[in-house]
Amino acid sequence: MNSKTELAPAVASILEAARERPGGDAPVDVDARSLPDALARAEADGRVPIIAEVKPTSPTADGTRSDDPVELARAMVEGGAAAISVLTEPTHFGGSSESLTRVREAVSVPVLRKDFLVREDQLDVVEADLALLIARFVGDQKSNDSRASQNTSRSDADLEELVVAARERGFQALVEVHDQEELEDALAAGANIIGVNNRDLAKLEVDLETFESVAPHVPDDVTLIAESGVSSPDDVRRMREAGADALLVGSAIMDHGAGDSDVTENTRRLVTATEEDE
Ligand SMILES: O=P(O)(O)OC[C@@H](O)[C@@H](O)c1c[nH]c2ccccc12
Repeated sequence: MNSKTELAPAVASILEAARERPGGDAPVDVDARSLPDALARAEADGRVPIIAEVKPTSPTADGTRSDDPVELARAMVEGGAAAISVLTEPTHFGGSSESLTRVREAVSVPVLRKDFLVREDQLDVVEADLALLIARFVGDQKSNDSRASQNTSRSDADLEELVVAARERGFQALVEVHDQEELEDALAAGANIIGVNNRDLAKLEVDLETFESVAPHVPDDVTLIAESGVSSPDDVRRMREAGADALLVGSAIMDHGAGDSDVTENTRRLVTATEEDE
């Protein structure tokens, strides 16, 4: 773990569950749809590049949406989403690998697998165009984890190993960071698509200043994504001004509290938040 601060109990339990989850039997071989190309297509048509997230629930959501993930993803694409993110974490986010496979068959935009991956074989559970790797959850755990030292075949990989393993399988790797130290780790691991998570995994609180403070340190050739806490067109403009090439948005589009909220409209509202509207 890179950071000195403790994780929120919900996050510690997510991570514990993730480490117990099995991997796949053999390496997958993905023919990935390019995220940078999809973002460029959105820009070319005047759409703000939004990666809309199918997230049935989360530890911070007000409720659960049980709509068909395929219908949700189609509605997001209809609203102009440049790409889709699908949670595959089952115990805390209501996700599944099957949902991701079905969504990827149903839409033509790139699909991100949103999960808490700590070992290489966990990449082999399901094909996706991108795999999320969270810098904070991978790294120097081998040295301080007794389970890992007892059974080296199941020990956690470090970030660079996972980035390489993801690319070998054809995935694009989206490396998530929360501060400048993690950004340095992501760059050292060779990441070229980086997400800055505005949600602090220690406190589960969101602060859009997180993106604003990390973004200036990101090299220009990196595809930079602002993640979490974007709920209004103003938030979209704020993140774009701070340098976001794309925004990853879940809760504001899923609108968990209002079960039948219109996902297409929720997406369109953010996709059309261009600077000229101000
Ligand atoms: O619902 P929000 O605040 O729009 O956030 C979406 C996404 O950034 C968030 O779901 C997320 C960011 N990193 C994660 C890692 C695991 C699970 C979920 C996440």
